[in-house]
Parts: sequence; structure tokens; C-alpha cells
Amino acid sequence: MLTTDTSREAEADLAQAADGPLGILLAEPDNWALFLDIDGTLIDLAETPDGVSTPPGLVENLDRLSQRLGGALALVTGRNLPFADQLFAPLSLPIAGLHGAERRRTDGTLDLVEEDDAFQTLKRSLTRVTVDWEGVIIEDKGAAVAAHFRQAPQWEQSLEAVMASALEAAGPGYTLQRGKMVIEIRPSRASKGAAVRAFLEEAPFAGRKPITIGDDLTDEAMFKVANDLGGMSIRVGEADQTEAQAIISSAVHLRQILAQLAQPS
Ligand SMILES: O=P(O)(O)OC[C@H]1O[C@H](O[C@H]2O[C@H](CO)[C@@H](O)[C@H](O)[C@H]2O)[C@H](O)[C@@H](O)[C@@H]1O
Repeated sequence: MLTTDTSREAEADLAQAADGPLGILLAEPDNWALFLDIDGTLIDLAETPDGVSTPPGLVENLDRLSQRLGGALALVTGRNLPFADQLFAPLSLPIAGLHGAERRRTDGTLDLVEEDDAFQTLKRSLTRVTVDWEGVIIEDKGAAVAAHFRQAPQWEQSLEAVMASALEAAGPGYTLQRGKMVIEIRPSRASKGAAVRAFLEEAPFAGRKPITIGDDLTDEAMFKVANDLGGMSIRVGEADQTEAQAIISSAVHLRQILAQLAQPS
């Protein structure tokens, strides 16, 4: 029995989802493809990049939902592929990592980005410069790097300056990506929107309309693609500005909706 305020919000979300955005997944499972962000969308945010965990039941529900959609469910994340994979093991879904720069297709083939020596040097130098900035975390993601200040907001401006000059050193193959309490340098060759478009050219995604769900700035690129292609875009949590057509109030509510959608019919 749901009795708390939070639970009432969840009930409202569930009713809305069944009637609207996500209810159509059940009604027309062959017509839709689902693209899901990870941090802040499928899993709750944590104080540190490594401090996240996968809530009980999520992996099983994603597996069931993927089967229901004929495999047309992909993760689209800023994480690198190995980190994302260990979060959802033993499930191995089609996935785009590093904000769209890397991809594993449904057939298992990989499209990865090689990091060069200069980028490795740049990451080492970022770590060295910030070593005494208490609370700042430099997350090495291979061909991308994130500077986190969730535990040290006083360092935000200094990090902006350091990341801006690191970006200049990295060269035109890289771009700056802002996110929740984080500044990243990522390969510029693809965005999450481009990754969604690439999946939609391949089986089993081809011929379906995209539903994209995310919570952060990087997800706006896939919202735009979904809108342009006659699909649906859903933002988790409120935002001052978003291209998303609908809002789901939190990751916990989204998980409840996904659990409902994954129920055997
Ligand atoms: O595209 P996503 O799957 O949402 O990944 C975006 C970034 O998520 C992670 O950072 C965010 O989550 C951390 C853990 O909850 C949190 O501490 C941090 O403040 C958030 O920005 C991840 O560490 C990044 O690499 C991802 O790009």
C-alpha cells in the first residue's frame, strides 16, 4: 500500500506513464525503441563516480523489457563501456559510451576510440594540478576525462579554467561537456544524439521510433533527435531549459515505471 507523499508522486507518475509516454511501449512494442541514460536516470546519483550502485531488480527488469521490445533497448551514457557493463552484469545490452563516442552494437561489434599518448599525458597533468584540491575527483575514462566537484563546489571556477586550457591542449578532436557537478573533456566525434541515430540504422532498432530518457545536459542531444524523428523525449527531474516533451520526477519513479512495463502481460 502506497501512503507517503513520495509514493503518491510515484503513483501519479505511474498513471501518467501508463496513459501517456511509456504506456505506448506496451501497446505497440514493435514500433518503439528505448534509449536510456544511466547516471541520474536509471540509477541514483552518488557523491562520487564510483559510489553508485544498481538497485535490486533493475537488471532483471531491463532484461525483460528489452526482450519485450525485440531487443530494441540501448543504454546511452557518459560512462565508458567497461564501467557501465559491470553495473548491469550479467546483462550485456547494446550501448553507447563516452557520450556517444563509443558503441557496442546488438551483434556485439565494437566501435571504440583510441586514446593517444598526448591525451594520457593531459590526464596525468590534470591529476597532478588538482592533487591538493580537496574533494575534486579526476575520473579517467580512457578517451575522455571528467573533473568532478560535487564534494568541492568551491573549486568549480578553478576547474573551469584548468579544463578550458586542457581542452585547448587536447585539440580539435575533443570537446567540453558540462554535466551535474562535473566538467568533462570528451571526443567530439559523436554526441548521444548521433549515437541514437546510428542505432536506428541497425536491426533491431531500424524502422522504430525512439523514446529517449535522460536527466542531464548531454541527454539534450538525444531528446532533439527523438523530437525530430517523431519519437518521444523524457527528462528525469525538473530542468530550467530542456527539449524534452515530458518529465518524470526522479530515477526512483522511472524505475517503478520500468518495473511495471516489464511485468509479464
Ligand atoms: O550519461 P550518464 O550515464 O548520465 O553519465 C554522466 C556522467 O555520470 C557520472 O557523473 C555523475 O554521476 C556521479 C555518480 O552519481 C556523480 O557523483 C556526479 O556528480 C555526476 O556528474 C560519471 O561519473 C561521468 O563519467 C558521466 O559522464
